[in-house]
Amino acid sequence: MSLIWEVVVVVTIVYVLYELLNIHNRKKLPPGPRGLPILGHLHLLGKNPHHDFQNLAKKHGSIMYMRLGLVPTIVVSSTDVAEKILKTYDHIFANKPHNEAAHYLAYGQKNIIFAKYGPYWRNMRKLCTQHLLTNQKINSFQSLRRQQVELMIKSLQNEGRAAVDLSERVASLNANMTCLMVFGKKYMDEDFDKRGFKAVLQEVVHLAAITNLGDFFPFLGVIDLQGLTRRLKDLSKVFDEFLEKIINEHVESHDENQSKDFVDTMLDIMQSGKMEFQFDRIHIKAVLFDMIVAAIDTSATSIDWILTELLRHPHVMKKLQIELEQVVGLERMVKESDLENLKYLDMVVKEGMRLHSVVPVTQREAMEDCVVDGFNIRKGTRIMINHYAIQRDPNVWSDPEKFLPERFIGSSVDVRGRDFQLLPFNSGRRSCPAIQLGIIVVRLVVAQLVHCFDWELPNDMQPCDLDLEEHFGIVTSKEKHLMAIPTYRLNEQ
Ligand code: HEM
Repeated sequence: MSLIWEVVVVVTIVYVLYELLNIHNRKKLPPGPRGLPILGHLHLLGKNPHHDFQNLAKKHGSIMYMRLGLVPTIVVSSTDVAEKILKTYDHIFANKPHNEAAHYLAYGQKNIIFAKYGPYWRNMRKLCTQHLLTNQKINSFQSLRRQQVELMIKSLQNEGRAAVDLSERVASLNANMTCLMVFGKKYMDEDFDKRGFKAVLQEVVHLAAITNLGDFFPFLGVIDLQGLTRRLKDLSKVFDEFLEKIINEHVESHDENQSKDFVDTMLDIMQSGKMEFQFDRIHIKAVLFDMIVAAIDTSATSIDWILTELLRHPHVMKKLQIELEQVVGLERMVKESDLENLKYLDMVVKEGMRLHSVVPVTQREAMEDCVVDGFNIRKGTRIMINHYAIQRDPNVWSDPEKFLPERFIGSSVDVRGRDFQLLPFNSGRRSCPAIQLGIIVVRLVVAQLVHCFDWELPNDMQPCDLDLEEHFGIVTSKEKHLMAIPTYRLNEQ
């Protein structure tokens, strides 16, 4: 019998046993679409699963049962149910599901993002919030951010009247700011394997985003039908060598008087031996993995979407420029200290993040049986919170598909995790520990680009022609890069 038939027979036997064992558990499940044997509902998901979940929820409800392969899944699409999962029962749903990619790339899910809920995750998260992402530490990198943003503005000024790839510029600015903060230096392509820094990072993001059959049929991970495990193992080796090299460089050039990047800070903690839990090189590397993966794409992609909406809505761009002229003036660039006075900017950023959550679906796993809205959720069930659907829910937002920053006038709704209708950083124990940093970077870069330049679309393109097609991944970015022509607008200094 060929391998493929052996697999089919094994899968069928497991499926039949699974269904028999689960009959009594289905009694009080939430409603959901009809599934297929074995595949469950996997066939209903296309290249943008957040859209598919949204459409299915319109028919089956805001708490919906699906089975993705062998994994029982609850899809949440309303503010009320999201609040129950992320606040009322946060202690039950604080686990992250098994993730094949993170297993190989992040030292057996030893990173914070994918760590199982428990003492290990708690210690690692505390390390992050108490030593790396404190307000004081974030402020200590303020001049670094200013220098890098100024360098980008200068390089755009030198472009003349040419269209620039704004997505690329913002991505590279954010990569530089993150590398300087985390490693103390920018990493160039030649610094990382023969493929180059950017290419390796892109592969990490790409492989982490591919639908891995091992996540839905756990025993298939071992067989590696898609060849992903091999690629993940190869990549993790390259990444590990890179991180080892960085740590070694830091150990060799340790200078007490130099300002401390994240690697220095973690090495100090490791060497002090003062941690109440085991903290060695593996843990440093796992945190570094998170810092790179979580920081580089999220902020840059949020900025990209917001700039796209501004170019699609020239009157909003103009209104923002007027605010910047009034608060900052045309004689100088924006400083971080200006940000709190830019109220319209705050609304523009919130509205951009509402329409384009860069993590449109977040995942949890039930650690115990639980009843939510009268429905049974069994231990081990995967929970998918569809922030995309919630942030466009017509029951909560008027004209939900429109980009209207003014909707936030007189509203206290914020993005920091208190308001369940708007959670670009998620909420609860597993919410983003870097909200403050993320918001500063997004506001600063958007404000600076809008303040320093007038922007025009190339090739007589009309604002309404700018496409909003998405590329779903661990971060959901624009399918096509944003191209625009800058004209410097500040008075010469
Ligand atoms: C605009 C920028 C950012 C956005 C929109 C964002 C969004 C998010 C979201 C939605 C989550 C929760 C994911 C989940 O529930 O599965 C998350 C978690 C996380 N983020 Fe961010 N993030 C941003 C910036 C950053 C930065 C700059 C860092 C680090 C320097 C960071 C580090 C993390 C970490 C470590 C977690 C995992 C938390 C845990 O599981 O306990 N993020 N982020």
